[in-house]
Amino acid sequence: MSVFSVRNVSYSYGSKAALDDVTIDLEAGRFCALLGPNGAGKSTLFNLLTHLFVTRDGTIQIAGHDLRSHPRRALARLGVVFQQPTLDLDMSVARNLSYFAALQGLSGTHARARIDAVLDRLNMRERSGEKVRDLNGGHRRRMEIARALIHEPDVLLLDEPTVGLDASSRTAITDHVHDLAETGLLVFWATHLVDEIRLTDEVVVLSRGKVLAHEQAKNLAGEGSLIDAFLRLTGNETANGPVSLVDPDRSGIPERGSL
Ligand SMILES: Nc1ncnc2c1ncn2[C@@H]1O[C@H](COP(=O)(O)OP(=O)(O)OP(=O)(O)O)[C@@H](O)[C@H]1O
Repeated sequence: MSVFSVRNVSYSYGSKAALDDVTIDLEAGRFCALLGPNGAGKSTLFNLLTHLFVTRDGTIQIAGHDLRSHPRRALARLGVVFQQPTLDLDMSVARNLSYFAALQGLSGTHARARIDAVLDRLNMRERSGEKVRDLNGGHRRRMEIARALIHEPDVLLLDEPTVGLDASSRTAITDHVHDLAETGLLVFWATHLVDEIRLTDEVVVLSRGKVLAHEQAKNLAGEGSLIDAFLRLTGNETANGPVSLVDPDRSGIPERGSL
């Protein structure tokens, strides 16, 4: 059964269509990359999923809860890592997490147990007393992920979570989040960087507001590379930034430099 279901969703900014009849169903324990060039509609979709935007065209369900009719129940099953930082730089790691735990209705022993659990999961336990300001970019991102997991969601959304990170931090974050999917969480990861995707991941290719493909990366790549498949599908639209820079044995994608 789908833990995440987007059915026939459309959204327009005035006369400008940003999403056109988008349907995506995803099951628990998967890592699904939402891959699209700039302007594809990724942010619009995330704004709808997090209920910042509302549409009457189509339905969205999170863990079986309809987002329009039962937003609190649906959003309680969702963890979100936004592109923009959401942490208080002058508070410690632990204080930031306590604050977000309280916002989620957790307190006392339960909150402390959840904070320890999420810090352990992200290998951040020994940094719990440090101010966020003193953490490097990669550790701040891990903290954002820990924060999003505090209430044990079923679905973790990440909006281009590696923007601005160096190569080794990017690899560490993508590895951590792939590990999370193996524990039963559904991960939905928006990116325009093909090298963040493994051949065993699911991929949704979004372009100009439409879903052009939804299948396992291995099938999408076929005999060639994922980049070529992506460019073919999107009509040679270019994705920004470096692609395919990780170990080709891990991603199965040949090194191509920047598009
Ligand atoms: N506030 C707005 N008013 C009008 N058009 C908008 C607005 N926000 C986005 N759009 C348009 O909607 C389409 C989808 O934009 P969106 O930001 O969702 O894409 P994206 O895939 O997130 O791109 P990026 O990776 O550049 O953030 C684009 O054509 C964009 O120009």
